[in-house]
Amino acid sequence: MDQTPRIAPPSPEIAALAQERVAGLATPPGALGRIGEVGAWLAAVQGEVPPRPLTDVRLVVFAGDHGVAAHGVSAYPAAVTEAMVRTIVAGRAGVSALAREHGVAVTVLDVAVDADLADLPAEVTARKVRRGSGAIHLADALTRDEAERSLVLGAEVAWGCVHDGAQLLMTGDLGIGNTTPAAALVAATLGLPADEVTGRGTGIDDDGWTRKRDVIAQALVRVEGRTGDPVDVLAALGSADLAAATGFLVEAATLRVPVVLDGLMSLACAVVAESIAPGASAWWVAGHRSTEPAQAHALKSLGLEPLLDLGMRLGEGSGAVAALPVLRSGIAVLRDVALLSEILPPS
Ligand SMILES: Cc1cc2ncn([C@H]3O[C@H](COP(=O)(O)O)[C@@H](O)[C@H]3O)c2cc1C
Ligand SMILES: O=C(O)c1cccnc1
Repeated sequence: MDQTPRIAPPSPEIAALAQERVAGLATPPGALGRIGEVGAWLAAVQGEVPPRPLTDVRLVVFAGDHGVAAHGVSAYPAAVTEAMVRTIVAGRAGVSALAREHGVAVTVLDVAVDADLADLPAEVTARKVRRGSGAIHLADALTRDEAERSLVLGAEVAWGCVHDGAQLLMTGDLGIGNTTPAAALVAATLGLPADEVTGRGTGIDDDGWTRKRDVIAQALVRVEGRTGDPVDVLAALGSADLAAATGFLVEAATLRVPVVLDGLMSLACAVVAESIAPGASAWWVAGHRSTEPAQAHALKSLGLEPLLDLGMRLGEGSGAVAALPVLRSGIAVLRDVALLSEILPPS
């Protein structure tokens, strides 16, 4: 998957009709705020006013380990990745509870976990690209071939969801250390220094933050001059799981299916996906604002304003799932609220 032609936006005609309906509802103009806006966006992406209720929503959690985890960039050891994959499979992770509450089907995909998960169902394990991705400050995370295979894998997963009936997709992440390559991807793609993208991740202290900043800075120096090609950037500074999530986002937009983005990893993949497939971001909505500074930079560069700002920094797709009731509310108002013209006597 190299440069894709510009992705066409959702139907401008349907968007205009939907905005007209929102403006005509039995409310003061603009009184529904973002709820009215997302309702109109969902109508445009579905190509129908009013939009249909969302009954098939799917989250794919892309899991992998990261070589940088051995270099003091996370508050937790790498063994947590495998444990959390198993916890998602068991339906007991943070995102599992939210997803059950809001009717979202969750799949966790072992793209590059550094453990043998062969006892888990094949839908989790069958597509593994490698065990762990390289430590980005010392060497490329992936070969070019692995990056391309990961992109294709993510695209195939999106295609499978859509052809199985998914109306709305979400991306999530799992992998100790993954906020480091994600921040590096944002820095390289947007031309930002390490200081501005380094966050606290799972909750590192000041020394940990400095180490993480230095790892990101060293990685950026290592790949200087190679940031023009997004696939090369994924190979150099990303990981197999982040590349797969990127392929997923590109394919969803190509198939004209909307995606709710999550926190830092989701947004880092989104900025890379937008450079692979310009225009794709018109098919995405940002679920929430993470506490990670790189996520804020990525949101700004894509012109996305998150639906929620709850101080969340979990990942796993949790902030995307948490935003689903807002999206469903947008659909409900377009479907069920009377028009002002229906309730007022003709003047
Ligand atoms: C118990 C636990 C559950 C998680 N679920 C998601 N993450 C999130 O935190 C990690 C990234 O932060 P850092 O780069 O600081 O390691 C990833 O595993 C991400 O999915 C978790 C982290 C932990 C510890
Ligand atoms: O922004 C996120 O999604 C995030 C932040 C910290 C740790 N894990 C995920």
